[in-house]
Amino acid sequence: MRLAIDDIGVVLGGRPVVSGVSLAIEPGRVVGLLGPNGAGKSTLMRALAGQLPFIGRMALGPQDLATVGTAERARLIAYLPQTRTIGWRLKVRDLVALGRLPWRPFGRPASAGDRAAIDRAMAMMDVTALAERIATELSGGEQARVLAARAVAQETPVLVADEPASGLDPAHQITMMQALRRLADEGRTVLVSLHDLTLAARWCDEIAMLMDGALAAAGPPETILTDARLADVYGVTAHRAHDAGGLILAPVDLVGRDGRP
Ligand SMILES: Nc1ncnc2c1ncn2[C@@H]1O[C@H](COP(=O)(O)OP(=O)(O)OP(=O)(O)O)[C@@H](O)[C@H]1O
Repeated sequence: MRLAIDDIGVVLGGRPVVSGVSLAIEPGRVVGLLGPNGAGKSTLMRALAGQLPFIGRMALGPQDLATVGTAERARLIAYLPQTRTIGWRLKVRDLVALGRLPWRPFGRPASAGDRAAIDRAMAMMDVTALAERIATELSGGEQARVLAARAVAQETPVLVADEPASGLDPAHQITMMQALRRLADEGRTVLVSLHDLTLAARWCDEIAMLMDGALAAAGPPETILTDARLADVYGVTAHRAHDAGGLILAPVDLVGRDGRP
């Protein structure tokens, strides 16, 4: 489903934290939400997930999200928050199974379809081997993957993931991006915030660059992640290379220290 974010504004603590952001994401696309700390990425995502009041309009296909109730929203949008807190001493499989709750009436046992979705989500996030472990006893990165599996198990048309790769080892960062890519290839709409420029450049179809709560630029990675923009938005210089998989971008210094760019 096409996600249309139109002229969105969010005020927090009396301050406009996001203002005038418009963005459209087509099904099948992975859009990377980038920008410095405090740019408003999480705020925009939380508004999208129905956790913050906003002005403007958000629509999923023909549906205005303002008119969608909590239960229906959970069947449309899965949201993976930046803060990875597991509150309950549940087994990993039982925690991932919570992702199926929007789809089944309270108290009804998991169906074969639910179990297949749970198995698939755990495999995609490489947590199958952890299924019987207590989730709160896992490492930080393992817990992050379990929470991501819960969001994937929700099988919503839209996935909103706030820094899902942070804290993951290199292999699991790639696993995570492959999973997002696969979900998009299946027709889902994916919005993912990232700080890793190479992951963003290689795995996202488009980059939306936020700065001070506003959209500074949006478009294909190659046109957005220019030296000038990285200097302007992040204040960094970056080493740039290409291979068959696309662009490789490694931040190397703060702008000015070596006289570049
Ligand atoms: N409850 C709040 N009250 C007031 N200001 C807030 C509140 N929550 C967040 N902010 C401010 O909103 C701005 C945007 O925060 P947000 O978490 O959306 O940034 P971000 O782009 O996700 O950053 P990061 O990369 O660090 O995760 C920040 O300046 C932050 O201080």
